Amino acid sequence: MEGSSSTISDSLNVFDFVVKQGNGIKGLVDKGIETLPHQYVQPLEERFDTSTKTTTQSIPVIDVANWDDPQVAEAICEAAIRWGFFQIVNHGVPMEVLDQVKDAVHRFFESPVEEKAKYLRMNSPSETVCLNTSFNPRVEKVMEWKDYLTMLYVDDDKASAFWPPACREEAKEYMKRVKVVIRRLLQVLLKRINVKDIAEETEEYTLMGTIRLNFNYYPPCPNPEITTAIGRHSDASAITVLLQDETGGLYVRGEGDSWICVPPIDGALVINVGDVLQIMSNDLYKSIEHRAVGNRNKTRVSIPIFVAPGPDVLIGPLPQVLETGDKAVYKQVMYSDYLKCFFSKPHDGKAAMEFAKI
Ligand SMILES: O=C(O)CCC(=O)C(=O)O
Ligand SMILES: [Fe+2]
Repeated sequence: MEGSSSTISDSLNVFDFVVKQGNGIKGLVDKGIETLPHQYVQPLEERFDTSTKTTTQSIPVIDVANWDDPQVAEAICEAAIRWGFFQIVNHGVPMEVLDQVKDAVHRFFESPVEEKAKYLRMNSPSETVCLNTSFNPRVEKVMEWKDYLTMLYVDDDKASAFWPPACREEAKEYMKRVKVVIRRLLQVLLKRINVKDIAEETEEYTLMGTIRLNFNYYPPCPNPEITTAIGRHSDASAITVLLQDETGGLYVRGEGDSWICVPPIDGALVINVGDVLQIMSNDLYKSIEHRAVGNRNKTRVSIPIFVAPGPDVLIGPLPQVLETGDKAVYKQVMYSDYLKCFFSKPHDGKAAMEFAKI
């Protein structure tokens, strides 16, 4: 500890230290900070009291050991329609691969600052890899208690060339294994809306043209009840596959202003529908708001893979969905424009979807 916490945050320009110099929240915590800097204090209406706002409901846990079983497909589609979120077990990604990629997140973030600084936007060897903090600090009034490394997956060669050595082999292996699961999930979800085959090149680009792997690192937080680890948002993806560690902290919106805990299950993957699949299915599948709270005592890591269209894909309700005569709720928008809108504001629930509404 270097003196009292108020001295530390008063004497530091927190924004410069955390964002511009790239020390992240990890850097603040390593300095022994004990109270939350004002930059992280959420307004009253955004604070999340887990003791009063949560329900006893839970999202489905689906055993996918037999993908070809029609009941498995039915359970997946029903969960995507009703909850927008579910967990899968027996998905085929080996436990060692899951454990190793979680360890790799710690290894990267716990490596020397000079090593990590190589991946700050101004230094990164490739614009596909970037070390960041909060969500988008340059547009946020209040920052989120999170550091993250984002890695666009183009192919194995680019991953080998640009991803950080501290984590790249584990990240590549995890990506390889999860891609099989992603294809399965999309096949099942698309079949229900009469899209027969995503193996075809163009349709693969339509839904899997951008695959992004994030390493979320949430250091211990002095006052988790007045800040947020990640604010209310839905994902700008088609689907997201999330691996979380054993700490817990993820909540999904239930009815009204209630929130449902997504408990960590060893070996499970959390799957959620993103905005793109809600748009393409014309509101059949739901991209549900979610948020994460920090932990006072320990670091939490989570690893989302965002599966999304290629940047120049036009997203809108699919013709197969409108064949039934339903009226389109969304117009066609270019995916890169959707993303621009998503990243131009702080996390704000489902506000970005207004951009695509008719
Ligand atoms: O950390 C979590 O549990 C959620 C992360 C998340 O929602 C995201 O990165 O979009
Ligand atoms: Fe998310």
